[in-house]
This record gives sequence, structure tokens and C-alpha cells, in this order.
Amino acid sequence: MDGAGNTGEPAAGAGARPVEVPDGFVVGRWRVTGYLGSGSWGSVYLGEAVGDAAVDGDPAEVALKFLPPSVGTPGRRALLAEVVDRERRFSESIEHPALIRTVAVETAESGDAAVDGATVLVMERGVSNVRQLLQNGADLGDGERILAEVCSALAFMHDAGWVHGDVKPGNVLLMADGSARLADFGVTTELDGTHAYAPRIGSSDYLPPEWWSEQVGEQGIALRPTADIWAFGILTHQVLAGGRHPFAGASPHARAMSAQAYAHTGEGLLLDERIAEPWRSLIRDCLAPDHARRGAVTARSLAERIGRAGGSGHGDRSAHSEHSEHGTAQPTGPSTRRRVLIPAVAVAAVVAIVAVAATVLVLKNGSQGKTAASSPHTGTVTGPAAAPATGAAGSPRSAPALTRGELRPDAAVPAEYRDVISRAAHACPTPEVTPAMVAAVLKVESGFDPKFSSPATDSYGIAGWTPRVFTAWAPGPRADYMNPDDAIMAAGQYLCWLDEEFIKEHPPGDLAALTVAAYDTSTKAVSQANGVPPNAVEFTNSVLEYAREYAG
Ligand SMILES: Nc1ncnc2c1ncn2[C@@H]1O[C@H](COP(=O)(O)OP(=O)(O)OP(=O)(O)O)[C@@H](O)[C@H]1O
Repeated sequence: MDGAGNTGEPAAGAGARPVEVPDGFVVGRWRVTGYLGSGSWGSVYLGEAVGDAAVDGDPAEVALKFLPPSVGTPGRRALLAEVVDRERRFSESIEHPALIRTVAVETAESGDAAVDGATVLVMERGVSNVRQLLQNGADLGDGERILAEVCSALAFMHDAGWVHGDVKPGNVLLMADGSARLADFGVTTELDGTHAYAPRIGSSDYLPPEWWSEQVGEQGIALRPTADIWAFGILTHQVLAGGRHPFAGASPHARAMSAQAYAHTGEGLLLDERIAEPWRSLIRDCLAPDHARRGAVTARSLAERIGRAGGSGHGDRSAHSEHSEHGTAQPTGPSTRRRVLIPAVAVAAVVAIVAVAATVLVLKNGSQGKTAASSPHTGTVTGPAAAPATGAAGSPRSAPALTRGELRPDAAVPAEYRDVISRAAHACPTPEVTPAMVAAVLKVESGFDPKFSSPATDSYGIAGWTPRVFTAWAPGPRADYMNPDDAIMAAGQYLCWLDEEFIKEHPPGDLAALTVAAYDTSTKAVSQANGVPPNAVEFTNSVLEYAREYAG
């Protein structure tokens, strides 16, 4: 299905709310009056100002985003703290008519243990978002103007030295007056030179191809304005083509693979025939396959092109009438709490509907392997790693038995994990990722111990996940690496991705072995070693041996 099927974000409102807040709950000068929806990190509620506590400039209605104080695993808590901090820093720094304004940041304190300590972002309230409109099949007749507004916000952010990092239809809110505003600044980050760094979080349908192979350093992954440009290209295509994504695939993961294939071959960009020039050429430029070529396309230049194409928004909203004619960020008068910076390209008016949503949160292990440090298997392997891997680059023995590796009924694989191991492997279309391979990885990683914990290597649970890496492959926003089902499904997905990468690249050597080696180290390490890197030989051989033993 064109529209709803591939906006890359799950249906709204499904599942438990990360933060349950009762109607009537008061935080700061706001009272909760209803529920709007939940995302990966928190829940958003409708709010109104409490009696005469409202101060000048407060909107009558607000959206209250509750970000929980301390839930989940240590890794998830750390990531959440970072998301909160980024939202706060950005909101307190800049303002623009096409950026959702954060009116206040509060901390919930009421004696309700489930809510107390939550950070609450008090925001202007949107009445709908572009994802909902596309999923509902609404006519986005005014799509060009919405795009103009989003682009003006991006140009402003980039000019002021910020990268949004999560541009997608669900983060383009539509206001009661019809105007569009960009929201959700949990990944937003300030540039330091040409780069900024962010946690490796994103919505896979909107991530540029190079994102998947970036190094993850101490500060996170490098994020450049070109990532926003790519995402804007995808967004533009979807807005102008009834929600259709420009890369083929039935899932966000598959479409991300298509985008990466396109980055290698230059083929596979499927522009919808409904889209007219000059929009087609604008999308093509935004979706230049590599960062370097995309670097020539600035959000400011796009805003100007859109203006020439007739999609430009114009007219100022009264509350934001102090503009720099040339788009140079500049502080205005005695702003109460925030530096107020306004750009040249302003905004206009549109549509509406209401609903809720949740987002795909993806994080991938690029160059560091599944664990940020070395795997915990060394010294714990009791399996028959007899014949060591050989060859200059540690090329392992081939593993013919792996390619049809269902689990033998008498294999020493705990019964309670067989079903999920099988599901995890069969979710992968490649022949190398089999139940036997997945089971063997678990055996070597943890000995099938769901409570496995190795703080020294930052790896935990049955699959030995490093928490921040797990987030990328987690089967859902609330998945837990200590939960065997979640950990095993994520391990299967990660193995699958690695195998698909090698299938595309055709490196020399046995694909199963390379996949296992990359699982322990990284695709980059395997490429550089032109085979199994020396430090992955023991792990790889152990896994292959167990896989043969387990295979029927
Ligand atoms: N300022 C707002 N006004 C109205 N609705 C909002 C506002 N901010 C968020 N929402 C809605 O609340 C829901 C949850 O939003 P939130 O930003 O937490 O998550 P998301 O963007 O859907 O997902 P993720 O956090 O995974 O990116 C969404 O339906 C979103 O449209």
C-alpha cells in the first residue's frame, strides 16, 4: 500500500504507555486533560494552563511530553537522559516559527511514584502530523507549502549550527492554524565544526546510507547536516507521492538495505511518476548517494529552490515577526528565557486532523561489533574449537553444514529457547543465518545464560548485548536485552544484516564465517582483514563448530 504502508513508522498509540499520567495531574502551571500518544521514550498528553497561573504568552492548550525518570536497563536510562538533555538544550537555545516551541521544562512532583521525577516538556500543541495524514490517505494538497515550511526550519537550524537528526513525517506537526512545524529534538545536536555527535538512534527509513557504516565513538555517531538533507529528500518524496517511500522494500529494514545498495551502485532510486520537475530534481539532489555530493546541497539553497518552485511559505505569524532578512541567526530583544533567533524564510497555513503515534527507533552496530569492547566469550568457550582458523587473514574453514541448519532434536540447545531461535533465524531470508547459527552464537556468547553479565566488556544477557548497541536491533521500543526473546530476535536480525552486507560486497571467504566474525568484531574489521580478523578467529571457529553440532 502506497501511503500508510511505508511511512516507516508504526501505527499510533499501540501498546503500553511509557508513562501513565492520570487526567487532572498537575505539573508546573499545567493540568493534564487527555492523552495524545507515546513514542519510544515517553508519553505525550494534552494539557491546559491551571486557572490564573498562566503567564503572558502561554498557549491555552499545550502538549506535555513526559519522559520517565528511571525505567529500563542502565543503557536505556543513560540514553534517555541524553535524549532529555538534548531536547532541553535545543529548546532553550533557539526558536523559529516552524519549530515546535517548548514553553517550559518541568519536573513532575506530586507523590505519584509512577510519574514523579519525570521530565516534562511543555510544548505548543499540534493537532496532527504528516505521518497521520499520509496513513489516513488524507489529501496533502498543500504538501508543497508544508515542505517549504519544514525546509525553512531546517535552513534556520543549520545556519544556526544545529542538526535535527530525526526528520520524518511523524515529526512534522500541523498546527490548528494549518501551519507545519518540525518537532522532536531528542537527537538534535549542535555542530562542532562540520560534525556533531549524537547517540546512534534514528528512524531507519530516513537515515542516509553512510550512517550505517559510521564509526561509533565515545560521543556517539557523527551527524552532519547532510543527514537532515537526505531525510528531507525522503520526506519530500513521501509528501508528494501519497506516502510512498522512494526505495523498494516491504519493511524499514529492507528499504534501508535498498538505500545502501543505491549508495554503492547508483541504482534503485524509484521516483514516483506523480512528482513533477523541479521537485524530482530536488529529491534527487537531496538523495545524492554519498555525503560528499550531498554536501553541496544546503537547506538554505533548497528553501530558495522551493520558493522558486512556488512552494514557499510566506507571511509571518505575529508572534514571530522579528526577522533577519538574510536568515542570519540573531538574538532579539529581552527574551524571557531563551535566545530568540528568527530566519529569513518564514511560514504560512494548512490543514488538520488528530491522532497519536510511536516511532521506529533503530540503532546499529557499525564498526564496533555487537559489543563495544571485545566479546566475553574468550576463555569461556568449552566447545570444540579444535582446528583453529587458518590463512593470512585468519580465513576460517568453510561451513557447508550451516546453510540448512535446522536444530537437531537432540542438540544441546535448551528447549525454552528453541522456538525463538527458530523464529529469529527464519525471519532472515539469507541461507547462512540458520537456527543452528543463532543457537551457536548464544552458546558461545553466554552458554545460554539469560542472566549473563560482563560489566568489563559491557555485555549482558543471553546474547551478550552491549546495551546501546542493542537499541538498534531491538525488536521494539520497549525491548530489553536481558529478556531472552528480545535478545535472540535482535541477534538474528543483526546476523542477518551482516550477512546481507557480505552478500552485496562479495568478499572472499565463507559467508557464514565472515558473518559470525563480523558479529564479534565489525564489518569493517572483516573487510580490513580481508577475512576473519585474528581476534575473531576463536569466536568464529567456536560458533561454526557448535553450529555444525546443532544442525540436523
Ligand atoms: N507538540 C505536540 N503536539 C501534539 N502532539 C504531539 C506533540 N509532540 C508529540 N506529539 C504526539 O505524541 C505522540 C508521541 O510523540 P513522541 O515525539 O514522543 O514520539 P514519536 O515521534 O511518535 O516517536 P519517537 O519518539 O520514537 O520518535 C506522537 O503521536 C506525536 O505526534
